[in-house]
Amino acid sequence: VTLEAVELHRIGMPLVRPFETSFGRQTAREVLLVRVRTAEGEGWGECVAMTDPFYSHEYVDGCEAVITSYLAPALLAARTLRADDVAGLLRFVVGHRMAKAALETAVLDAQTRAAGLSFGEFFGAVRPEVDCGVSVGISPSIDELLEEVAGYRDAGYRRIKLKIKPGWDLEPVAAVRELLGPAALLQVDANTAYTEADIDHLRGLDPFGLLLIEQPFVEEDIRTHVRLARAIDTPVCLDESITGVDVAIDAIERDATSIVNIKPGRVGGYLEAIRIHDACLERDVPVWCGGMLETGVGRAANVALAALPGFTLPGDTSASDRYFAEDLTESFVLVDGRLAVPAGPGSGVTVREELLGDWALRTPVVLS
Ligand SMILES: CSCC[C@@H](NC(=O)CCC(=O)O)C(=O)O
Ligand SMILES: [Mg+2]
Repeated sequence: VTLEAVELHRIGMPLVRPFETSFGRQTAREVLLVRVRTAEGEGWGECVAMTDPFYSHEYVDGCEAVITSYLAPALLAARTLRADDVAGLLRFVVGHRMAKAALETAVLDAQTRAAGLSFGEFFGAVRPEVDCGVSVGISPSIDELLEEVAGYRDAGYRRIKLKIKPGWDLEPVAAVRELLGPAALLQVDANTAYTEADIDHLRGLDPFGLLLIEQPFVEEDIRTHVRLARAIDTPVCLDESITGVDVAIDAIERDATSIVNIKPGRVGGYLEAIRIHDACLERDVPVWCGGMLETGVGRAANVALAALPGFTLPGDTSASDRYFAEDLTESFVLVDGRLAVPAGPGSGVTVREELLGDWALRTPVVLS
């Protein structure tokens, strides 16, 4: 495509209920969206960074700064480019994968729309819909947790994921396992809240037949995940640690992870996400698509990615109404615990421009 301008939009969307993790509690989602205007048409990319640098070192203001000062100028200088040129053009900036992913995705959206190709076709989707799981936050009480989980079970979600942290782990897991019965797919996510001293305690999860325990230790600590994997029966799954395909292969070969959570924004974009998928498929390592409370823009791309053959576990690709009363695009509605892969060109969804205005937290930044 031939780039003419890069627009940055900042919107705020209230959450239908608070979402609490081991690193904090949020009641709204602040979103940085990138629109590229090209000679061939426009494309959108959603930056998955959160308002605060608590899940990752990246955060919304930081992403906007690095896109404005370094990344967008580099792409505008290149002018004519394809999505698979973006990583190379941006390599002079170290890190900032979420910011880079938003730009690469916007270029990919414009490119595939112009080619009349859907993301599913471009990525190599092998199924028309994907099995969906749901992420459940830390609750004020076990009763409130069970009420929320029962609602998702009744909605048809095919897998429940519980956020855990020291002091909120064995008891909620036991209660939810009791509620759902022994056959239900159930997993936990610690978001790096534990340390090596907790390994014996985490063995207490083994009786509950969990699919996996996600990222109990900090991003850089592969060694302790290896020690945990040897000490417990529950499979270990990495999220924050997996920043690219080389790290994924290293973690797999060192037995730090036997299942991988792929989040396109965390790894620098959908092209790297596909490389991780391919590397995991070669090594018989199941993958699933993680979530970052995306609007329909990011959700559409995630659902297309989750339709690749190696995505054999339900992902955090929930319906729009899991987080939002109204979505920025067409709504994603759960049918029999599944979401349909959008079939239209590009991401296959359309940003509702009137909502961009209504929900704007800033006037858009236009770089050209
Ligand atoms: C604010 S929590 C964002 C990161 C978290 N994401 C989820 O729990 C799923 C969120 C979603 O359903 O999009 C994770 O560590 O996997
Ligand atoms: Mg996680």
